Amino acid sequence: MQRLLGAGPRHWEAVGAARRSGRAGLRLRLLAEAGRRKAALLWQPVNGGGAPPTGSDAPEGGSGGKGGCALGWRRGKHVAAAAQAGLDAPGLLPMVETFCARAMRVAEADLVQQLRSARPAKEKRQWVQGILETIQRCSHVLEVSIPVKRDSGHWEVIEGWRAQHSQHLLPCKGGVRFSESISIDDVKALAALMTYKCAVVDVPFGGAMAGVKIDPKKYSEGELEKITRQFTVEMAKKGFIGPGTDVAAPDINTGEKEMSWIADTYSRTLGYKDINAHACVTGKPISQGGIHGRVSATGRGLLHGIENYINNTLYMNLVGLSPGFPGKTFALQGFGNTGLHTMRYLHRHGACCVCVGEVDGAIYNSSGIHPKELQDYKMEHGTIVGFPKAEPYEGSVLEVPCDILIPAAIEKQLTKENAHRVQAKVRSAKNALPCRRARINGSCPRYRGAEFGPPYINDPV
Ligand SMILES: NC(=O)C1=CN([C@@H]2O[C@H](COP(=O)(O)OP(=O)(O)OC[C@H]3O[C@@H](n4cnc5c(N)ncnc54)[C@H](O)[C@@H]3O)[C@@H](O)[C@H]2O)C=CC1
Ligand SMILES: O=C(O)CCC(=O)C(=O)O
Repeated sequence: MQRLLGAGPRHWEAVGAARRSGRAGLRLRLLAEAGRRKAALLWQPVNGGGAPPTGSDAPEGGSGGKGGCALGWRRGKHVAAAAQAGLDAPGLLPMVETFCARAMRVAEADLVQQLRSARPAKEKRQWVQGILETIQRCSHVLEVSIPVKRDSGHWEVIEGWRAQHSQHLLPCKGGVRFSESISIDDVKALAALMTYKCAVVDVPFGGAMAGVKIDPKKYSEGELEKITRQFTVEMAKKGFIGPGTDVAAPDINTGEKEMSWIADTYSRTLGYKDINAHACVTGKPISQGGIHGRVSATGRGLLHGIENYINNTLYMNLVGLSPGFPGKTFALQGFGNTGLHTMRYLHRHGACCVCVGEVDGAIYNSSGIHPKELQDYKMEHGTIVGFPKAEPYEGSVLEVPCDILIPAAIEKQLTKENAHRVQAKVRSAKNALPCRRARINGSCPRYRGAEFGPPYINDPV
């Protein structure tokens, strides 16, 4: 486990070494504090959102000043780097790092002040900076190549990763995503976000994430089982899964079935002597020790996240809406596990879903789309396209006129190119970091509504 040790009075380094509980405890508090401040930043109604302190506003002697930063972060650095590489936006990891560094920059001076220690101010600052530096990095990343014999007889080698961003509290916690577009950097970024999400709500876990680079639609169930089980064995061999160390969960393209394969594999191998072996995953079927309500928990989390704002008269006045769900319209991007259950909960509370967008098309009905009817249709046809009680919608679901927008698919959907076209007054996302570059330089001036409910607040962890 990574511990923080003082390397002499002048600086701090992150090294694997013996535990110093006082400092580990401090790191945890700082982590939580940094996370809360980051949340506070993101929670500002974006129209009134302030830019991060720069130059003379930056904490004295801290990480500010002329765009310079003790944490090695420069405002706009990643945007420039992406542009240089010919990309229209930075990747998820640089974005997460940028947001994180920005939050830390804002928090640093206060954290130094709060540090109860008789040490000289300079030393305290170095201590805080060292801890913040540590928080930014992923502690451990496992990269595996999984050879799989396809049903056709040919062999394929599949890439997979598990990142443990922080082990300041164990177990680490985070999902397993199957996606053709996932990369090691995405996995690291999502693991970091898991740490922050847990810290913000004081859930005692470190953050983790796994990605397997496949499009599951191109594999048979037998092939997927082989891949999942083999990936689990590789994680088990290296300490990247276990009830007390690292607990996996569903994410995009994974669910109860994959979790039960993982739990079963773990309990038959490394965990065979452990009565709690099945606790190496959450989100498993009830018959395997899962809990009631987990499947819909992500959607429920979103509901409660939105509730905090939609029922608040002050916030609703700010965006020109009346408080309460009844009569509100919403649009949903992504009709998977999260999208479906969010839609169900909001519908039950009296809101009306007017548009649903998926990878293969969107549908619209100004009088409302019923979640159960759409779920049944998707079960039968494997798509929402062609749903008879709605019209096909050619535009972007993110830009549909409505009161609440719910991006519940993948990251980086709201960008500086489309933010100004978003018509919803309230946006509450489940996907981690749904915004792309639009907000990377501060608030999102082009988005006219209010940005409520950062994803981690809505999480069911
Ligand atoms: N399942 C869970 O327990 C949790 C999920 N999340 C997050 O919620 C989000 C959704 O995850 P799940 O619902 O679990 O995945 P899922 O795989 O059940 O559903 C995702 C849906 O989004 C659709 N989709 C993907 N890209 C899209 C695009 N560009 N436009 C429109 N639709 C698109 C997919 O076709 C799929 O139907 C992810 O960002 C995930 O990280 C977060 C915490 C827990
Ligand atoms: O429940 C978990 O551990 C994973 C949750 C998750 O995937 C997320 O918050 O993005």
